[in-house]
Amino acid sequence: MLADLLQTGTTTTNATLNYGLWFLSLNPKIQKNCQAEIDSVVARHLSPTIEDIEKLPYFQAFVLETHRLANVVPNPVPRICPNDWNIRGYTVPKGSLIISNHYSAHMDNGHWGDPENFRPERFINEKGEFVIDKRVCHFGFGKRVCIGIILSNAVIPLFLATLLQNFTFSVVPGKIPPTTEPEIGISLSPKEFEVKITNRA
Ligand code: HEM
Repeated sequence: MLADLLQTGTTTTNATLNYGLWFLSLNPKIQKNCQAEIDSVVARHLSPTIEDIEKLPYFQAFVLETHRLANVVPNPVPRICPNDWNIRGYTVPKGSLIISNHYSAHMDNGHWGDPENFRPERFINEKGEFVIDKRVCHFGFGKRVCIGIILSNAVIPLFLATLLQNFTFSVVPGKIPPTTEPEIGISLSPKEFEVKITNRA
């Protein structure tokens, strides 16, 4: 049980944090917006808290956009339908193998318009508030939804906000920017890449 938690929790969190740094280094304007927002809420000598994160709509949008485009778990474990099941006029017979497709929900052109672009603004409304779009289903849904949601929703924003408060991430001069091709495994992660880290002090 502990091994399961460690395995599922670390690979996904590690991949998401790596993708976060990857998107930041490729998108300097987005990074600047996040840093400006964090600086306006959190004093430089203090570490960000969960309460602070809730006051950072643009940064929260950046984190959700990271989850969407990272597609760390594109297709979770398949399930078997235990009974005949009727959904919106379709019958799914008992015994059918069901695989939910998070990737297609996250990359649906009809819904997002420009799914391949990294654009946190898609989760900001006209009042400047952060709005969750339930199409982003990186933790799955239903009875077998990820049990690490609360932990991840705390750790990932806190980790990235603390890094952004102190450092700026950029593509290493003279190096080819990191590829968008993921490393394929049980979950997806970016291929190994280098970033230049500059102290903001
Ligand atoms: C960015 C971070 C994470 C992502 C994207 C993620 C995603 C997912 C997804 C998609 C599922 C499958 C849901 C389904 O079958 O429909 C899942 C299940 C699971 N996750 Fe996570 N997860 C993350 C972090 C964590 C953490 C931090 C832990 C543990 C501390 C964890 C523990 C588990 C476990 C034990 C399951 C199996 C639940 C079950 O089958 O009942 N996950 N996760």
